[in-house]
Amino acid sequence: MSDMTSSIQKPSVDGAVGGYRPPEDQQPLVQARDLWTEFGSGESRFAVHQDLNLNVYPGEILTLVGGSGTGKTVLLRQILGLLTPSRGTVTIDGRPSREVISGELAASHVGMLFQQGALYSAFNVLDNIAFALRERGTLPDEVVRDAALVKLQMVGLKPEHAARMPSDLSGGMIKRVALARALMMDPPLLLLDEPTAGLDPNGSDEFCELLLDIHRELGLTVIMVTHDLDTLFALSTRVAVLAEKKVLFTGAPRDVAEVEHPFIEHFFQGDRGRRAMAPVQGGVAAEES
Ligand SMILES: Nc1ncnc2c1ncn2[C@@H]1O[C@H](COP(=O)(O)OP(=O)(O)OP(=O)(O)O)[C@@H](O)[C@H]1O
Repeated sequence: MSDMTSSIQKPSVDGAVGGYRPPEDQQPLVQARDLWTEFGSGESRFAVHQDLNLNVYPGEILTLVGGSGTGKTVLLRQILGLLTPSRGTVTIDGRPSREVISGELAASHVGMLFQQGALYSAFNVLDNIAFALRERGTLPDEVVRDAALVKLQMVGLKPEHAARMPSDLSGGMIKRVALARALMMDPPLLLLDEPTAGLDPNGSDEFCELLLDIHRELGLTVIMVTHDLDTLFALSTRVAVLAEKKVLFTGAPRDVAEVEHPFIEHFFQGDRGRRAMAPVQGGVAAEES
């Protein structure tokens, strides 16, 4: 067995705060190791990540937070295999993410929910959901349609919504269709970019409940980027803070919220943060035991 494999089995988690301990008996599903990301050339070259390390374990809902431009979206794109790091590796189940995603079964390894939904405007709801399975071309259309209908109902939509066009959907429905499409190939890993952006408070709460139900039902691993503290506390089992070009702290949401660091104080400890934390402090723990 290589050195790499033995170090995966005993991961070091940089910046762990509070009571968080990495599970000793599990290998990370997603791992970023010694990651450097640089853009530009010559004098305008700049680094977004420098020696960033992150382990994400099966079943977690890990939320990435950080100031604007700290490289959260870039990291999601690297996990998706859409962007190659300047140095270091990003792996899914021990294999480079680019290799995993470039295979024709990419959608069965990782699903992505983009901030605006990113539905195909020329396709109706069912055809949007069915897209990845239909593209494979291995199953009769009827089977593909039935499978897409199952996913439609899994996200709380009704069969009568199947023929609607994206332009006729509410913001909440677009998110649900996009989620169904991301789950079409039953990937074990789901990436969420600002899943509740653009929803009103009720719509946002309902979408969080749906995500929690689906996470529980399917045993998914979720990596999420959000600026919304209510969403963060409702969903996260762990939070990773990107600052100073790396993952500076990880831990349970309320432990991270108490760390003394300028970004964390600004992000968690303003009025917005105190409101969002109130249910957690009142005994409703967001962290899984
Ligand atoms: N393809 C690219 N070429 C050049 N620079 C890029 C590229 N992609 C991202 N960047 C830069 O990398 C930095 C990090 O961008 P990123 O979108 O990951 O930030 P973020 O943490 O998601 O920010 P926000 O919270 O504002 O969305 C930014 O300075 C951005 O301009």
